[in-house]
Amino acid sequence: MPLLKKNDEFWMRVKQLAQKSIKSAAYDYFIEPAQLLGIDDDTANILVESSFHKDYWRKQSDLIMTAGLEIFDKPIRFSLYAKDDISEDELNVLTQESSELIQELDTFKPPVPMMTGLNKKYRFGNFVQGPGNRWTLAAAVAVADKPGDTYNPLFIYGGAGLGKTHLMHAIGNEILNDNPHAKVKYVSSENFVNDYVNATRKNQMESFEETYRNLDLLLLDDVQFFSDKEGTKTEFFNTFNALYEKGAQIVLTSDRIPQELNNLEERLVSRFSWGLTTDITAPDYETRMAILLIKSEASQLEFPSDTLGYIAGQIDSNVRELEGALNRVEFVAKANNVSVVDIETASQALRSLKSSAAQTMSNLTIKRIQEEVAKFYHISLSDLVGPKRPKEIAFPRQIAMYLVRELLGTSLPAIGNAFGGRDHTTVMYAYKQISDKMKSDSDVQKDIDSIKQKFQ
Ligand SMILES: Nc1ncnc2c1ncn2[C@@H]1O[C@H](COP(=O)(O)OP(=O)(O)OP(=O)(O)O)[C@@H](O)[C@H]1O
Repeated sequence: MPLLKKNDEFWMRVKQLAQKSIKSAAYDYFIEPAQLLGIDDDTANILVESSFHKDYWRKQSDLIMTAGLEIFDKPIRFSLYAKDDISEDELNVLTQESSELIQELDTFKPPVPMMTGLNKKYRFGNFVQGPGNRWTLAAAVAVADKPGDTYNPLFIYGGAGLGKTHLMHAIGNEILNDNPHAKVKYVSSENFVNDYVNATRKNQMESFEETYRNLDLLLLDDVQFFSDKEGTKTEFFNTFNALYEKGAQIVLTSDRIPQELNNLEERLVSRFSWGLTTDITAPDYETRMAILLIKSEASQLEFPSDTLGYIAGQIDSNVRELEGALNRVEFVAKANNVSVVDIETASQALRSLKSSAAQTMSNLTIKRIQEEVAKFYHISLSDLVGPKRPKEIAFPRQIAMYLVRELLGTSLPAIGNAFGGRDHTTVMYAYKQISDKMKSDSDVQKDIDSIKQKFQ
């Protein structure tokens, strides 16, 4: 059997073994999204979602060993690479090495997969239903079942961290599951705009249109951040019409109802209401408990239900924050060598989170944050709050806005005022940009940590 097929067989076997031995929530979260980059010198190179996933995978050597012995008749070692700490160059080298290996050993070439932008970990199966999301979940499942038919477009709105993006990806994953040839693309509004701007700059509008107008499913996230430049708005309008007319499914998300999207033209906004507009609200206590139960199953620690109940009682409005609280508790428990996490440990972990925030808050002002950020990036305070927009200034400005929001909890309009009278949507955009970058770019995380240290 050619080696490529054996690699596939090996990877399938790893997953089969995992499915038997690991609970389904942990399987969906840790195992399913991982990718085998290739097998080089008896070592399987595996790409996982984050360093956190790496910790989990490290304990799965039995799976790799058993599958290696079964398929290759020899033990296979493994190296783990996390998406959040591997550079694009390293990934290219690893992928290239694997593809060189493939070319050497096998003439079969897999089709180049379309860049769907989907994250496989977001599925309907690991989305917890509750009163705040029941109807939206039902609509999303209906759309995935009959794309382009039932609700088109589907417009999902709601507050931060409530699962809008999760459901979007789940629709895409489900449709691809049913039809692997479906042309699916998930894109943030910002990236849609970037793609368009790059295409016009490089004279590649044909290929841009080819990509976007031939889709079967377009998932466009955070339309409130859509640029209000005429060219991009018109392009979006035309893309929307082209897709709608050919019966392709469109799903959009936003933090507000379509009628409040002042950045978009009315003719486009009115099209959004041709389909279904549906909201997600904050999860109730039972839903938060169920979410914590699923997420904690992926941990090696034991979380009794009264501990989960305690955490669910502390964070009530944002699932992302709920996950963050659970991670924090897990971190503190591990640091204290605790294996069964009791309420005392959880409250210690969350108390220190709150008290350090309170401590910081009592000494800190917006001005102080602005000064430290300006100093850190070697720019002047007046540039930081002024109108200039080059990247060397705009990026520190976004960092400063993020820190003010994060550390002082100042309202968006008040932050806008403190940064030269900017609109609250600019602040919201900056906050989102930096939160996203922190997940994907460890340099941004390091910058933030270094600046925060100045306040301690
Ligand atoms: N009902 C749920 N069940 C399981 N996980 C959930 C649920 N709701 C949210 N989450 C998780 O919470 C995190 C944040 O969700 P998501 O990114 O989808 O939020 P969002 O509404 O798109 O937020 P934003 O508007 O800030 O982008 C994700 O890890 C997601 O998996």
